[in-house]
Amino acid sequence: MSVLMCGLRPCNRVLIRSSLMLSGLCKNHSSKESSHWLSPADRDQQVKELRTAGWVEVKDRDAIFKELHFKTFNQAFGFMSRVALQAEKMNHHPEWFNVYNKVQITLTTHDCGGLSKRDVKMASPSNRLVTIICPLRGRKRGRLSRDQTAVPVGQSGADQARSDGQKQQSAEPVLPLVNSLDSGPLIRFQLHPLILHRQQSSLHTQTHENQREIDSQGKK
Ligand SMILES: C[C@H](O)[C@H](O)[C@H]1CNC2=NC(N)=NC(=O)C2=N1
Repeated sequence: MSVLMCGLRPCNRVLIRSSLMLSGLCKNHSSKESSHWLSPADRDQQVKELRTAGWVEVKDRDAIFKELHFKTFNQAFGFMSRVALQAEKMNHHPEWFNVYNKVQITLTTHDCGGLSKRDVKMASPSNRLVTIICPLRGRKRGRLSRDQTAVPVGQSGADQARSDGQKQQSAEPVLPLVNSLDSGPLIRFQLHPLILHRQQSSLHTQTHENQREIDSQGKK
C-alpha cells in the first residue's frame, strides 16, 4: 500500500486508497474505521489548519509530524505519559521518538492507510490533553496545576522572556498536542499551593535530618 502511495499528492493517495478498498486489495475495514476517513476536501482543509499550528506533512507518507521541545526530560516524559493515556483511551497511538527534552510525534492511521479524523482529533489545538481535577481556590476547577513549561522550538531567550511576561497574566493551564516548530504558545503551569507546601515541608525535614547526620558524624 505505502509503495503505491509514496510520492503522490495527498488527494491522489486518498483516491488510490479508496479504489484499493473497493477492489478489496486492502484489509477489510469495518464501517467504523472507514467512518474515520477524511474526504480529499476535508483532508486539505484540516491539514491547512494543522499547518498553522506547526504540523508538517511527512514526505512519501500520508501522515503529519510535529516536534516539541521541553525544558527538561521529566517534562517531556510527563507529556508523553499523558498522551499515552489519551492514546489508549482513543485507541489511537502516535509514532513517536524522544531524546532528552525533545519529543517527535508522527500521526497516521494504519487501519485507514493514512491520515484520518482520529489523527486530526489528536493533533487539533483544541485537544485538551490533561486536566487534573483538583480543588484550586479561586480558579476554574479541573485545571491542571503543575510547574510545566513547553518552550516553542526556535524561540530566542529575549522572545521567550517577552512571551514569559505576556504569558504570566494569561497562562492557560492547558497543554495541547501541538507546539514547537513555529512560535507556538508558551505554556506555564503553577504548582498548587497545597503541593508546594508539602514539598517545602518535606524538604525542610530532610535538611534537618541531614544536619543532624553531619553533627553526629562530627562528634565521632
Ligand atoms: C486493532 C486496533 O484498533 C488498531 O490496531 C488501532 C490501534 N491504534 C492505532 N493507532 C494508530 N495511530 N493507527 C491505527 O491505525 C491504530 N489502530
